[in-house]
Amino acid sequence: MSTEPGWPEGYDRIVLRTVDSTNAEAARLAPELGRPTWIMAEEQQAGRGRRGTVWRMPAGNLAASLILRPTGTAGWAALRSFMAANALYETLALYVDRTRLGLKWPNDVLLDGGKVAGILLEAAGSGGAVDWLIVGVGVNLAAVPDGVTDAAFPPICLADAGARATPEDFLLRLAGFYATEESILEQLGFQPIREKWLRGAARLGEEITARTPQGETRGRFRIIDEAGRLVLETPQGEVRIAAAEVFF
Ligand SMILES: O=C(O)CCCC[C@@H]1SC[C@@H]2NC(=O)N[C@@H]21
Repeated sequence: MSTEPGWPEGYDRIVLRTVDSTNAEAARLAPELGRPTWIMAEEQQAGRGRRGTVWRMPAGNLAASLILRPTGTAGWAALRSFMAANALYETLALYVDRTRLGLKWPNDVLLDGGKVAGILLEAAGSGGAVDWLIVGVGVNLAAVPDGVTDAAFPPICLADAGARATPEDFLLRLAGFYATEESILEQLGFQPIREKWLRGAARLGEEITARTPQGETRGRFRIIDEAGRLVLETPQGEVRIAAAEVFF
């Protein structure tokens, strides 16, 4: 049990020197854990990104995964990506002015228009129920990873934006903000979380493009709905999108 001042009550923490992927380690440990647990590693050798990509982590960046046993449906569990994004936004706002931050649907955090943090949700369960959920977060704190060629949202790190944070300090604050999001979901549901996410959203009300394997949809980013879907106003009418890559 972690007793560090500021660490949220009811959450445990494991700090590893090195690991393949904190998400993979979280999946291995999940069956044994009785409480929500953050797993952080100083070095991650085979970090996983969304859509099967590799997540590179130079020394001094944060790699951490939270293991949860959420109640409810898989769709309800998946709302944690917005909660993690909100918690990342609040944590980053302790270091840089929040006007420099933006949330990109569904779960990237931008700083000065570049990607500073990513979220990878992985779950296991059967019959529509979720046994455990892993919320993996990677934050470029100290350095920009090599070899990332995302021209639309090039990686950026907090240090290059003029702010310093150690992974330990950042996680302490992130875990606190995340625990607050869980309390809000439990007591008030998704609505306040959605409103908060929308306050930080990049390009709300503007034209954006959502790319899926079926093609591209361009429209005005109106809102995210009660299930976290992206709502675009297009010349053909309103379109709700459950999964896509977004471009500005
Ligand atoms: O592609 C993305 O944007 C998501 C990146 C998520 C990376 C983090 S680092 C900690 C955790 N462990 C992993 O293997 N991936 C996530």
